[in-house]
Amino acid sequence: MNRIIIGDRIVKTFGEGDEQRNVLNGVSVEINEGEFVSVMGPSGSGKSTLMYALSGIDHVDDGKVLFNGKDLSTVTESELSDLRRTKMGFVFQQPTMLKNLNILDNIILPAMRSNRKNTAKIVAKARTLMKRVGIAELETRDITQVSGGQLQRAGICRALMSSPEILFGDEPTGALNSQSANEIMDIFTEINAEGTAMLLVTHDAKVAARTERILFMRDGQIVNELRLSKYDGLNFDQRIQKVASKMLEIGI
Ligand SMILES: Nc1ncnc2c1ncn2[C@@H]1O[C@H](COP(=O)(O)OP(=O)(O)OP(=O)(O)O)[C@@H](O)[C@H]1O
Repeated sequence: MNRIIIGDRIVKTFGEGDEQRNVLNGVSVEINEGEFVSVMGPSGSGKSTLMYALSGIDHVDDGKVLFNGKDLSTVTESELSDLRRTKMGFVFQQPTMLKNLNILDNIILPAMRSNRKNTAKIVAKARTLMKRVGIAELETRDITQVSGGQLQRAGICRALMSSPEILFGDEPTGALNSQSANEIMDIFTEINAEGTAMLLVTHDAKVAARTERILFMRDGQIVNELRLSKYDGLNFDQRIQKVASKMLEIGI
């Protein structure tokens, strides 16, 4: 199976002098094409920092990150931003959208910035995605006139406009009620089933239980990993139980 991302002994340090500390302590991790992976761990254990390092948002201080075989430390800023724009999608806890644009315009904005000539195609793609995630009727709404779950769906559409190879989610369901969170996870599961790899940072065992590999972090290291194959025949409650017992076992 092809690796999309290889993180090799990544070290990330913040602060200076006496205040300096390693937030990532030589983390090695591989993400395969089409894999559905989550990262769990206590607050401050380095989950988001790892996600930013693997996606090239942040530079690493030691070790390296390869994306499709390319060492991210050797590419220029503009190549890096092209890579992020075309191969990666990002969904955050609260989607950042522009207040003066409606939902559709917010979704198409990044695609329009890089390809103004294809407006009709871009709008058609956005509409297909909006229909798919259940917000087709909201395209002319202001971003303040939709619910948190609907706004997150719009954020997902925006992230999928470039048909990324991997979607990164930093607590993508963290601000949602459990029903909306479930619906967003249904959408992620479908997108993943169609081949997009997924790396989600989460505190929620129910979210992690939907993924197929869970990385557990503590103090800037991956201290354990749990595989939940769909072929194990476990039902959802049993999957959650497995995640919860693992958390208990490693004390996080
Ligand atoms: N830009 C930064 N400058 C200084 N310290 C930082 C910076 N970003 C993160 N940190 C510190 O690095 C540590 C790990 O942060 P990170 O956000 O990766 O943790 P996390 O596991 O995602 O936590 P949470 O679950 O609370 O979001 C924390 O102690 C945080 O304060």
